[in-house]
Amino acid sequence: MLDKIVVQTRLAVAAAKMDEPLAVIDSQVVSGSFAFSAAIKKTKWALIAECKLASPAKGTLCNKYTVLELAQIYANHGATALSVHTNAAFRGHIGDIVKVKAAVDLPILCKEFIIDEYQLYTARAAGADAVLLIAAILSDAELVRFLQITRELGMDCLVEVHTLAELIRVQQTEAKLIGINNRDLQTFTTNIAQTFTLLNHCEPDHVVISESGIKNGEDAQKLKTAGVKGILVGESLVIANDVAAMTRELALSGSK
Ligand SMILES: O=C(O)c1ccccc1NCC(=O)[C@H](O)[C@H](O)COP(=O)(O)O
Repeated sequence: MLDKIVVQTRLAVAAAKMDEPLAVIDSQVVSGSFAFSAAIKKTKWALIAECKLASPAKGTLCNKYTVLELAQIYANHGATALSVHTNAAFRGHIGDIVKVKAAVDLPILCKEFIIDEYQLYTARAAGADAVLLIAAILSDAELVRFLQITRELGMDCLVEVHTLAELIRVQQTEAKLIGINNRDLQTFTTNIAQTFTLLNHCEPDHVVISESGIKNGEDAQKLKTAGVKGILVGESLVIANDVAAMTRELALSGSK
Protein backbone atom coordinates (compact mmCIF):
# COMPACT_ATOMS: atom_id res chain seq x y z
CA MET A 1 0.00 0.00 0.00
CA LEU A 2 2.83 2.37 0.88
CA ASP A 3 4.56 1.65 -2.44
CA LYS A 4 1.32 2.42 -4.27
CA ILE A 5 0.91 5.74 -2.41
CA VAL A 6 4.51 6.68 -3.21
CA VAL A 7 4.10 5.85 -6.92
CA GLN A 8 0.89 7.89 -7.11
CA THR A 9 2.57 10.74 -5.24
CA ARG A 10 5.47 10.76 -7.74
CA LEU A 11 2.96 11.04 -10.58
CA ALA A 12 1.07 13.83 -8.81
CA VAL A 13 4.30 15.76 -8.16
CA ALA A 14 5.38 15.39 -11.81
CA ALA A 15 1.99 16.77 -12.94
CA ALA A 16 2.12 19.63 -10.43
CA LYS A 17 5.62 20.60 -11.64
CA MET A 18 4.30 20.88 -15.21
CA ASP A 19 1.46 23.08 -13.96
CA GLU A 20 3.54 25.28 -11.66
CA PRO A 21 7.33 24.97 -11.98
CA LEU A 22 9.50 25.20 -8.87
CA ALA A 23 10.62 28.71 -9.83
CA VAL A 24 7.00 29.92 -9.70
CA ILE A 25 6.34 28.28 -6.32
CA ASP A 26 9.66 29.56 -4.97
CA SER A 27 8.69 33.14 -5.83
CA GLN A 28 5.60 32.76 -3.55
CA VAL A 29 7.54 31.43 -0.57
CA VAL A 30 7.95 33.54 2.55
CA SER A 31 10.27 32.01 5.12
CA GLY A 32 8.66 30.61 8.27
CA SER A 33 9.68 31.11 11.91
CA PHE A 34 9.82 27.52 13.22
CA ALA A 35 6.45 28.07 14.92
CA PHE A 36 5.67 24.34 15.08
CA SER A 37 8.66 23.27 17.19
CA ALA A 38 8.34 26.43 19.30
CA ALA A 39 4.72 25.57 20.19
CA ILE A 40 5.65 21.98 21.09
CA LYS A 41 8.67 22.93 23.17
CA LYS A 42 6.88 25.57 25.19
CA THR A 43 4.02 23.33 26.31
CA LYS A 44 4.20 20.57 28.94
CA TRP A 45 2.23 18.23 26.71
CA ALA A 46 1.53 18.53 22.99
CA LEU A 47 -1.53 17.29 21.15
CA ILE A 48 -1.06 17.41 17.38
CA ALA A 49 -4.61 16.93 16.16
CA GLU A 50 -4.98 15.54 12.67
CA CYS A 51 -7.55 16.47 10.04
CA LYS A 52 -7.98 13.03 8.48
CA LEU A 53 -11.12 12.55 6.44
CA ALA A 54 -10.14 9.13 5.05
CA SER A 55 -7.36 6.56 5.10
CA PRO A 56 -6.23 4.13 2.39
CA ALA A 57 -6.71 1.22 4.80
CA LYS A 58 -10.17 2.15 6.11
CA GLY A 59 -11.71 4.42 3.47
CA THR A 60 -13.90 7.30 4.64
CA LEU A 61 -13.51 8.09 8.33
CA CYS A 62 -15.36 11.38 8.61
CA ASN A 63 -18.23 12.80 6.58
CA LYS A 64 -19.62 15.00 9.32
CA TYR A 65 -17.02 17.78 9.18
CA THR A 66 -14.80 19.50 6.64
CA VAL A 67 -11.06 19.82 7.25
CA LEU A 68 -11.58 23.44 8.29
CA GLU A 69 -14.38 22.57 10.73
CA LEU A 70 -12.23 19.87 12.35
CA ALA A 71 -9.31 22.30 12.64
CA GLN A 72 -11.55 24.88 14.33
CA ILE A 73 -12.88 22.35 16.84
CA TYR A 74 -9.34 21.18 17.65
CA ALA A 75 -8.12 24.76 18.08
CA ASN A 76 -11.02 25.67 20.38
CA HIS A 77 -10.52 22.64 22.62
CA GLY A 78 -6.84 22.53 23.46
CA ALA A 79 -4.79 21.21 20.52
CA THR A 80 -1.20 22.47 20.40
CA ALA A 81 -0.80 22.13 16.63
CA LEU A 82 -2.61 20.70 13.61
CA SER A 83 -1.67 17.99 11.16
CA VAL A 84 -3.33 18.39 7.76
CA HIS A 85 -3.27 15.51 5.28
CA THR A 86 -2.62 16.79 1.76
CA ASN A 87 -2.34 13.46 -0.07
CA ALA A 88 -5.22 12.29 -2.27
CA ALA A 89 -5.07 8.82 -0.67
CA PHE A 90 -6.36 10.51 2.51
CA ARG A 91 -8.82 12.76 0.64
CA GLY A 92 -6.43 15.64 1.30
CA HIS A 93 -5.30 18.54 -0.84
CA ILE A 94 -2.58 21.15 -0.44
CA GLY A 95 -5.36 23.77 -0.65
CA ASP A 96 -6.63 22.49 2.74
CA ILE A 97 -3.56 24.02 4.38
CA VAL A 98 -4.30 27.39 2.74
CA LYS A 99 -7.89 27.32 4.08
CA VAL A 100 -6.89 26.29 7.60
CA LYS A 101 -4.00 28.76 7.76
CA ALA A 102 -6.33 31.64 6.89
CA ALA A 103 -8.80 30.80 9.66
CA VAL A 104 -7.02 29.00 12.52
CA ASP A 105 -4.19 30.34 14.64
CA LEU A 106 -2.23 27.13 15.28
CA PRO A 107 0.97 25.86 13.65
CA ILE A 108 0.34 23.37 10.84
CA LEU A 109 2.18 20.17 9.95
CA CYS A 110 1.84 19.27 6.26
CA LYS A 111 1.07 15.51 6.36
CA GLU A 112 2.37 14.30 3.03
CA PHE A 113 4.52 11.56 1.56
CA ILE A 114 7.47 13.82 0.77
CA ILE A 115 9.70 12.30 -1.89
CA ASP A 116 10.72 15.42 -3.83
CA GLU A 117 11.99 18.81 -2.67
CA TYR A 118 9.28 20.46 -4.78
CA GLN A 119 6.78 19.36 -2.08
CA LEU A 120 8.76 21.25 0.60
CA TYR A 121 8.33 24.50 -1.34
CA THR A 122 4.62 23.89 -2.04
CA ALA A 123 4.05 23.10 1.65
CA ARG A 124 5.68 26.35 2.73
CA ALA A 125 3.95 28.38 -0.01
CA ALA A 126 0.61 27.03 1.27
CA GLY A 127 1.48 28.17 4.81
CA ALA A 128 2.75 24.98 6.48
CA ASP A 129 4.98 25.47 9.52
CA ALA A 130 6.33 21.91 9.40
CA VAL A 131 6.50 18.87 7.15
CA LEU A 132 6.59 15.16 7.85
CA LEU A 133 9.63 13.27 6.58
CA ILE A 134 9.10 9.50 6.58
CA ALA A 135 12.44 7.71 6.99
CA ALA A 136 11.03 4.51 5.41
CA ILE A 137 10.59 6.18 2.00
CA LEU A 138 13.75 8.35 1.93
CA SER A 139 17.43 7.58 1.45
CA ASP A 140 19.97 8.97 3.94
CA ALA A 141 21.04 11.58 1.38
CA GLU A 142 17.44 12.69 0.80
CA LEU A 143 16.82 12.98 4.52
CA VAL A 144 19.87 15.21 4.96
CA ARG A 145 19.00 17.36 1.91
CA PHE A 146 15.32 17.75 2.81
CA LEU A 147 16.19 18.66 6.41
CA GLN A 148 18.55 21.34 5.13
CA ILE A 149 16.06 22.83 2.65
CA THR A 150 13.31 22.82 5.25
CA ARG A 151 15.56 24.64 7.73
CA GLU A 152 16.36 27.25 5.06
CA LEU A 153 12.60 27.71 4.54
CA GLY A 154 12.07 28.31 8.28
CA MET A 155 10.01 25.13 8.62
CA ASP A 156 10.35 22.28 11.10
CA CYS A 157 10.51 18.59 10.22
CA LEU A 158 8.84 15.84 12.16
CA VAL A 159 10.97 12.89 11.13
CA GLU A 160 8.98 9.68 11.35
CA VAL A 161 10.43 6.29 12.23
CA HIS A 162 8.76 2.89 12.50
CA THR A 163 11.75 0.72 13.45
CA LEU A 164 15.02 0.84 15.39
CA ALA A 165 16.98 0.65 12.13
CA GLU A 166 15.22 3.81 10.90
CA LEU A 167 15.78 5.56 14.23
CA ILE A 168 19.51 4.81 14.04
CA ARG A 169 19.62 6.29 10.50
CA VAL A 170 17.76 9.41 11.63
CA GLN A 171 20.13 9.84 14.58
CA GLN A 172 22.95 10.44 12.06
CA THR A 173 21.11 13.59 10.87
CA GLU A 174 20.32 16.98 12.41
CA ALA A 175 16.69 15.90 13.14
CA LYS A 176 15.57 16.73 16.66
CA LEU A 177 11.81 16.28 16.36
CA ILE A 178 11.20 12.54 16.10
CA GLY A 179 7.84 10.90 15.43
CA ILE A 180 7.60 7.26 16.50
CA ASN A 181 4.85 5.77 14.36
CA ASN A 182 2.99 2.90 16.03
CA ARG A 183 1.59 1.67 12.69
CA ASP A 184 3.24 -1.45 11.28
CA LEU A 185 3.89 -0.69 7.63
CA GLN A 186 3.34 -4.30 6.52
CA THR A 187 0.04 -5.00 8.29
CA PHE A 188 -1.13 -1.42 9.01
CA THR A 189 -2.15 -2.47 12.52
CA THR A 190 -1.17 -0.13 15.38
CA ASN A 191 0.30 -0.80 18.82
CA ILE A 192 1.52 1.98 21.13
CA ALA A 193 4.05 -0.47 22.61
CA GLN A 194 6.24 0.43 19.63
CA THR A 195 6.73 3.86 21.20
CA PHE A 196 7.80 2.37 24.53
CA THR A 197 10.35 0.17 22.72
CA LEU A 198 11.92 2.85 20.53
CA LEU A 199 11.80 5.61 23.14
CA ASN A 200 14.60 3.84 25.06
CA HIS A 201 16.88 4.38 22.05
CA CYS A 202 16.19 8.09 21.56
CA GLU A 203 18.78 10.72 22.46
CA PRO A 204 18.04 12.94 25.50
CA ASP A 205 17.86 16.04 23.28
CA HIS A 206 15.23 14.51 20.97
CA VAL A 207 11.68 15.78 21.25
CA VAL A 208 9.58 12.65 20.74
CA ILE A 209 6.02 12.49 19.46
CA SER A 210 4.07 9.22 19.45
CA GLU A 211 1.94 8.79 16.32
CA SER A 212 -0.96 6.52 15.30
CA GLY A 213 -3.30 4.19 17.14
CA ILE A 214 -3.77 6.41 20.22
CA LYS A 215 -7.33 5.70 21.31
CA ASN A 216 -8.06 7.81 24.40
CA GLY A 217 -6.78 9.75 27.40
CA GLU A 218 -5.59 6.55 29.06
CA ASP A 219 -3.22 5.84 26.14
CA ALA A 220 -2.10 9.48 26.23
CA GLN A 221 -1.29 9.26 29.92
CA LYS A 222 0.73 6.04 29.49
CA LEU A 223 2.75 7.68 26.72
CA LYS A 224 3.32 10.82 28.77
CA THR A 225 4.50 8.72 31.74
CA ALA A 226 6.90 6.87 29.42
CA GLY A 227 8.46 10.20 28.48
CA VAL A 228 7.12 11.37 25.13
CA LYS A 229 6.52 15.09 24.63
CA GLY A 230 3.26 14.64 22.81
CA ILE A 231 0.99 12.66 20.54
CA LEU A 232 -0.30 12.89 16.99
CA VAL A 233 -3.87 11.63 16.70
CA GLY A 234 -6.17 11.34 13.70
CA GLU A 235 -8.71 8.54 13.62
CA SER A 236 -9.79 8.56 17.29
CA LEU A 237 -10.58 12.25 16.99
CA VAL A 238 -12.41 12.27 13.68
CA ILE A 239 -14.60 9.24 14.48
CA ALA A 240 -15.47 10.41 18.01
CA ASN A 241 -19.15 11.09 18.70
CA ASP A 242 -18.04 14.31 20.34
CA VAL A 243 -14.87 15.57 18.65
CA ALA A 244 -14.55 18.53 21.03
CA ALA A 245 -14.71 16.28 24.12
CA MET A 246 -12.17 13.85 22.66
CA THR A 247 -9.83 16.75 21.85
CA ARG A 248 -10.06 17.96 25.46
CA GLU A 249 -9.54 14.43 26.82
CA LEU A 250 -6.35 13.91 24.78
CA ALA A 251 -5.05 17.42 25.43
CA LEU A 252 -5.68 17.34 29.18
CA SER A 253 -4.86 13.76 30.16
CA GLY A 254 -1.26 14.14 29.13
CA SER A 255 -0.87 17.43 30.98
CA LYS A 256 -2.02 16.11 34.39
O1 LIG B 1 -3.64 5.88 8.43
C1 LIG B 1 -3.41 4.97 7.62
O2 LIG B 1 -4.21 4.04 7.39
C2 LIG B 1 -2.12 4.95 6.85
C3 LIG B 1 -1.96 4.03 5.84
C4 LIG B 1 -0.79 4.02 5.10
C5 LIG B 1 0.24 4.91 5.39
C6 LIG B 1 0.08 5.83 6.42
C7 LIG B 1 -1.08 5.86 7.15
N1 LIG B 1 -1.27 6.79 8.14
C8 LIG B 1 -0.54 7.99 8.22
C9 LIG B 1 -0.46 8.60 9.52
O3 LIG B 1 0.59 9.09 9.79
C10 LIG B 1 -1.64 8.73 10.43
O4 LIG B 1 -2.63 9.45 9.77
C11 LIG B 1 -1.33 9.43 11.73
O5 LIG B 1 -0.22 8.90 12.35
C12 LIG B 1 -2.53 9.36 12.68
O6 LIG B 1 -2.82 8.01 12.96
P1 LIG B 1 -4.20 7.60 13.63
O7 LIG B 1 -4.35 8.39 14.90
O8 LIG B 1 -4.10 6.14 13.90
O9 LIG B 1 -5.27 7.95 12.65
